[in-house]
Amino acid sequence: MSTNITFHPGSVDGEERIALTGQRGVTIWLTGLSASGKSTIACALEQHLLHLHRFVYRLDGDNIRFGLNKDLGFDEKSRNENIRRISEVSKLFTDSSCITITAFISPYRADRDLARELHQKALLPFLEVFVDAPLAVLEERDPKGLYKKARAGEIKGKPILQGQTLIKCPADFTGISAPYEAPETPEIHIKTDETSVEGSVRIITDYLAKNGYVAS
Ligand SMILES: Nc1ncnc2c1ncn2[C@@H]1O[C@H](COP(=O)(O)OS(=O)(=O)O)[C@@H](OP(=O)(O)O)[C@H]1O
Ligand SMILES: Nc1ncnc2c1ncn2[C@@H]1O[C@H](COP(=O)(O)OP(=O)(O)O)[C@@H](O)[C@H]1O
Repeated sequence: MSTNITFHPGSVDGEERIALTGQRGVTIWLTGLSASGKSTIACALEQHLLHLHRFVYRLDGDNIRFGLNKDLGFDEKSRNENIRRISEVSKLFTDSSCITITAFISPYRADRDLARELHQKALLPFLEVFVDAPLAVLEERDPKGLYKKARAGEIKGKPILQGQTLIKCPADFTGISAPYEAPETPEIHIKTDETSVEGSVRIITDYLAKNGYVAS
């Protein structure tokens, strides 16, 4: 929408920033169904890397929806916009040399591809991590009782109105009544029904070390 705007480059380029800050930024994009373990792994990974004195920050779907994205719901367009904003925010964090861990369901492949593309265009590393477990396991975990609510029809989608009349209010809980498009070629695929939290942190940090992002 903005016109008459001009991009203003900084006086320090990407490589010089990395040399000066002593750290290369990377976005670690966790995607998966609710209760798959995104937040748990993100917290443990953040703690592990902070204790190694790395500059790290975590962006978590639930938390961001209390602030920056409090105007968004869970219909498809809102989820698209949610992920678009977080793609931009994570790009900025990573550009600042931060190890940026995002934990969003991010159910649509096209949205995650857009996040990757934004980073690639800015020459910033982006790692997609599929946090995966069978739906039956997730429903068993159900740490927030959301699957139970969804099965009971207590989670409603965006109301569709015709004038003042409610036409329908579709349920839209991911994995039950809203889609999740699993990653086809993620950099990392973790099956959390087979891997402990510590094991997941190790898998990610090994990948970071092998690819020259951080020392293990
Ligand atoms: N309808 C519906 N569908 C999915 N999730 C729901 C819904 N309503 C509320 N919640 C809670 O919101 C968290 C997901 O937010 P995200 O921003 O990650 O979602 S998305 O990427 O835009 O799809 C999600 O967090 P996680 O369980 O950590 O994934 C839920 O706590
Ligand atoms: N191997 C595992 N990895 C991650 N979480 C696990 C694992 N095993 C059990 N859990 C539990 O599953 C739940 C995952 O919830 P959460 O991390 O909030 O997932 P998400 O952010 O994907 O919704 C937590 O209660 C966590 O303790």
